[in-house]
Amino acid sequence: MTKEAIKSRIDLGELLPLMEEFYTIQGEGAHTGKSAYFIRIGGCDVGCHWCDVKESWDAAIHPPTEADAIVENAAKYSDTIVITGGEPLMWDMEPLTRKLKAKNLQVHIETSGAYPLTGTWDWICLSPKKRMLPKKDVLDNAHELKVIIYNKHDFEFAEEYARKVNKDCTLFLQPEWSVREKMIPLIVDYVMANPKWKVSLQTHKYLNIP
Ligand SMILES: C[S@@+](CC[C@H](N)C(=O)[O-])C[C@H]1O[C@@H](n2cnc3c(N)ncnc32)[C@H](O)[C@@H]1O
Ligand SMILES: Nc1nc2[nH]cc(C(=O)O)c2c(=O)[nH]1
Ligand code: SF4
Ligand SMILES: [Mg+2]
Repeated sequence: MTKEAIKSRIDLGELLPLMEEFYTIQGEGAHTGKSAYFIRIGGCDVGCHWCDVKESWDAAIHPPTEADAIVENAAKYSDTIVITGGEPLMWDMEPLTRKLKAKNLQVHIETSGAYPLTGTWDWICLSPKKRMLPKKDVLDNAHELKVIIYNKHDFEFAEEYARKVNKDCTLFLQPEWSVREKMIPLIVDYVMANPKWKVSLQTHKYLNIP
């Protein structure tokens, strides 16, 4: 394929910059504890300084991979597929999710919501970021809001986005990993005082799994 052909097939979502795939346990949010196959798509320009997967940011270092091939492989592992990144909504998710749904798989996304919503999803986890705010489409369709708590101001940001998501959206506060010892007590107090929120932890890091 020529460079131009690759670029136009990436634009169509037929090829995606695949960083890694792994079968593990969903560590975070509403589906914590459920086995799932993770597909990590490269590329993100949101720039969270505490991002735990900065190797994902440069899409150019991740090989353009056929959506068909990603789906054929993923279907061998699990009925639940989590698409993450990087920021998966930088790419057209329609072909990948249509092919996953054709195999009767449950298809989940982890997203900052900073790009327009594409694809068909059974579960949308929105983790909004101050540096690039989420789009209305994602706010309207998110099943869970998962706000990362790095400092005290993040509680205000969380409340602002709790007002913006749809009324059925489950609300989670998750400590930023490097400051978890400082923030967990604040999150615990906050959730007891404001019971519409739930605690989410990155349980896979405690379990020493991917
Ligand atoms: C690596 S991101 C990829 C998906 C998408 N870009 C996003 O931010 O939602 C996956 C999840 O990990 C969270 N996350 C990333 N770094 C983290 C950290 N250091 N501590 C806690 N959560 C983190 C993100 O907020 C997001 O919910
Ligand atoms: N086990 C596990 N659960 C996760 N939930 C969201 C993750 C992500 O990086 O998107 C993640 C991850 O990287 N591993
Ligand atoms: S939006 Fe997600 S992948 Fe991008 S920098 Fe932030 S946490 Fe990392
Ligand atoms: Mg992760």
